[in-house]
Amino acid sequence: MTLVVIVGPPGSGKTTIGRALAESLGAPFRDADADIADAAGKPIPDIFIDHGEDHFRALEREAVRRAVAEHDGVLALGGGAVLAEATRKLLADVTVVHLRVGLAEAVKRTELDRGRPLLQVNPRATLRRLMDERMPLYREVADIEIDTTGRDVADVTEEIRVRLAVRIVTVNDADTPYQVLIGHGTTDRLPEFLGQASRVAVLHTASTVQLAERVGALVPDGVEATLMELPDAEDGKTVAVAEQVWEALGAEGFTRTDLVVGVGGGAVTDLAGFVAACWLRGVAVVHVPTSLLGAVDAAVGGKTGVNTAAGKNLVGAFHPPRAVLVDLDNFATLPVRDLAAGLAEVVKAGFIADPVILDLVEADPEAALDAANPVVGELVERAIAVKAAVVASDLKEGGLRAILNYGHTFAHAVEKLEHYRWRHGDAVAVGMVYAAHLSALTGRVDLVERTKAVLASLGLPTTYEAGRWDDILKVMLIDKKNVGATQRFVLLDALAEPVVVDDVTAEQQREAYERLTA
Ligand SMILES: NC(=O)c1ccc[n+]([C@@H]2O[C@H](COP(=O)([O-])OP(=O)(O)OC[C@H]3O[C@@H](n4cnc5c(N)ncnc54)[C@H](O)[C@@H]3O)[C@@H](O)[C@H]2O)c1
Ligand SMILES: O=C(O)C(=O)C[C@@H](O)[C@H](O)[C@H](O)COP(=O)(O)O
Repeated sequence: MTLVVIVGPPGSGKTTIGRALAESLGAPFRDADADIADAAGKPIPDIFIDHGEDHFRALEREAVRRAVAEHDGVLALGGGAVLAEATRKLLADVTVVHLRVGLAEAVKRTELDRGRPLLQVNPRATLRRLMDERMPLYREVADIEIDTTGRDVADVTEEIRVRLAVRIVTVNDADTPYQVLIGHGTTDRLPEFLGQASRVAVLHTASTVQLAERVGALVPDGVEATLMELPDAEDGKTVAVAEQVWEALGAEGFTRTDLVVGVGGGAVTDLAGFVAACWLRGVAVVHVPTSLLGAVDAAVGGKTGVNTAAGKNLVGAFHPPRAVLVDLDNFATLPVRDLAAGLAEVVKAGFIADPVILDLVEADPEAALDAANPVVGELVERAIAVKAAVVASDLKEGGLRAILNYGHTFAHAVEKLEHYRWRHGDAVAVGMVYAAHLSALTGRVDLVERTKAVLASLGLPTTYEAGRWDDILKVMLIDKKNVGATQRFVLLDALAEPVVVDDVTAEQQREAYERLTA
């Protein structure tokens, strides 16, 4: 257990909810106000009467300092503790939950409590003033904000538990390592990653506009958020769209310290990353992936780019994000076909590095296709861990990173031939079956049936149209992994043992295609 600090105005339920949270986490509870009263040997109203508020605040600063240093569990602070700058600084490195409450309910909850010295006279007006004054300070220190109005203790406690369960994968692939936060409600963590931005451009599509509006509302006063809607899916991944966004950034006076935020699937985060990589030769980008595929793959690792007439992702830049906020709640509206497409990249991570992923999907494919099922969180975390480990050692694809392209040589050809109307994950599924055939045909491992079975269990395609070999080969000949005229393929020597090979013959390539179409 690590320390969780609860802050909020009078009547927000800090002590009651703090106690319930501690109990549900099996952790000790501590109340800074109780510490102060114990140390002074008198109740808090008496400290106010005998010595005044300034004296109380000095005792409070010391009590909070001591509790933060000593306590391992849940700690509730008095409503005014955040007034002290020293306390706010102390809380910067601690998980802080801010409990909000509406004014009317706060008045009702506090009216019978005589232990609140500041609320003895005209409690409604006083509460309103305290709430207005302190709200920015609560927000400054909080990692999680929860509205308690009209809710019971059990309900609020459960939400805090879920939102505390954020898993963090650190990606060491840039000059500045960055974090991928995975959990429920991680979108709300955006304010931690604004840096010195005074302008934030929130790029999204029609499917993610509501979330983009929420993201825009998260920025504090003094920071201006502008929403920019992109065409959906691959239609948004073009130089023309990137240029429109650059024009808009120019019109907004977007400077080097400002921030681009990509709120959407992989197409949005690829475009947002590319726009950010080029604007003023590089401004920060934070990704809020809303598709499973975006979360486990596109948003992590720093590859950004657009499609051109020459092919898929052939123009782009390596531009690692400042942070990635994977909010599992954001998948709730994702159509199941898109969830399945994301699972194709998860399954890829299983074949190249983490076979537990395959075991989990094979054990219960329906659970994997249910965004609300906890197994999705585990699959997401495992797939991201695979990607993070690979890109940490080879950001610019000098060697090892090519393994993340397993199945993609054929997949990118399919996407181009299908004019980008296929889902990327569907193409990757077919591409993995092709790669499995090639692995078997070149005397390596034969995982063809397992590959087909696990993909089919998720409703993903495992075959492709016959009679298109010449077109496919033409596209595969300009794959990014090729070295001059030498084609390179990612194959498997064994499960979780990927290898990059450059001696696959033309006959083997064609035969794998014939088997795929059979
Ligand atoms: N940069 C990388 O390393 C990397 C890795 C993998 C994939 N990619 C790229 O990512 C793209 C594929 O990503 P994708 O599968 O997310 O496709 P996508 O971005 O096109 O999203 C798929 C569909 O889901 C919709 N959508 C997204 N989130 C939604 C939500 N929460 N609710 C409802 N609808 C939602 C989108 O509007 C779209 O119609 C491809 O362009 C691929 O090349 C990049
Ligand atoms: O991050 C990588 O590296 C990958 O290869 C991940 C792929 O799953 C992803 O589809 C990526 O967009 C492909 O990159 P590309 O360089 O082949 O366009």
